[in-house]
Amino acid sequence: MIPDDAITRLADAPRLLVALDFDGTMSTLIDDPMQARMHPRARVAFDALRQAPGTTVALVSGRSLHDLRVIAEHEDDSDVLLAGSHGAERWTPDGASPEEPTLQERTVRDELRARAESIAASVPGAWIEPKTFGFAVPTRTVAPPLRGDLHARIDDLVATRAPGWRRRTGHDIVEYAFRDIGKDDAVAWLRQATDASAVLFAGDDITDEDALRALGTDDVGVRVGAGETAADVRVDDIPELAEMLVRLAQARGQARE
Ligand SMILES: O=P(O)(O)OC[C@H]1O[C@H](O[C@H]2O[C@H](CO)[C@@H](O)[C@H](O)[C@H]2O)[C@H](O)[C@@H](O)[C@@H]1O
Repeated sequence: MIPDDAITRLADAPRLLVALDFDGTMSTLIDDPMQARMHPRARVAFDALRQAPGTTVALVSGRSLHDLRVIAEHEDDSDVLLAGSHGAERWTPDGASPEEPTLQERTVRDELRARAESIAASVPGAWIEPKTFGFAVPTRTVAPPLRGDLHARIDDLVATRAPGWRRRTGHDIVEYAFRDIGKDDAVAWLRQATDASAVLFAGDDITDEDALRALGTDDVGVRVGAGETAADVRVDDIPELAEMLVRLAQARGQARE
């Protein structure tokens, strides 16, 4: 159910930020992360919001900024703001502001990643996804009975060699990172950068809950799919979210006629 009062409230905001998670929110989850692209209906809604008056659209993702730009087909002249690596890497039309890992951080990251890769090599279907500030262990291609042991071995590796790294879980994935920044930080930055008077944030996974919990009374949080959530609106799937976003784009146009 898509509540009309949420649409009306956001339609009247002087400056609206629409901040959207990517995987599972704008794009269907698939086995090969770099093949992910926006769902066609999500793309229509996304483009409609970009045209809506007084509205800024942003993507907020756990992906590295580089990978996010590839899968979102984000061009250099885009008006869409990006927060990659949960907000540690940022892009605005004025330029990117990637926070580079230090030489020491890169050395530790590369050593742990190589060790994780040799563990993954012994498990059919397992692989390690490189990330700017660490790495992830996706398991969609690993048989369920093998996943527990794989995660336990890599948990042990990280706990021993880099106990300060942050561990996050998501849909069929565990991520380890040496930057402790969350999507709440990303949305706070975007809110300030766009001087937004209201925010719509939509996401489907545990890391999105950081942003959803941090929203204010003038904002609207949307959870896509099942799971415990701090969002005030839940939609079943990406097409239902897309329908809501199209209605919002239309309502913002009408509010300014
Ligand atoms: O914050 P997000 O944009 O939702 O990114 C979270 C993770 O997304 C990707 O993994 C998820 O999507 C994959 C492709 O559909 C899927 O194979 C995987 O099971 C999902 O967890 C990405 O690969 C991760 O790096 C992101 O952290």
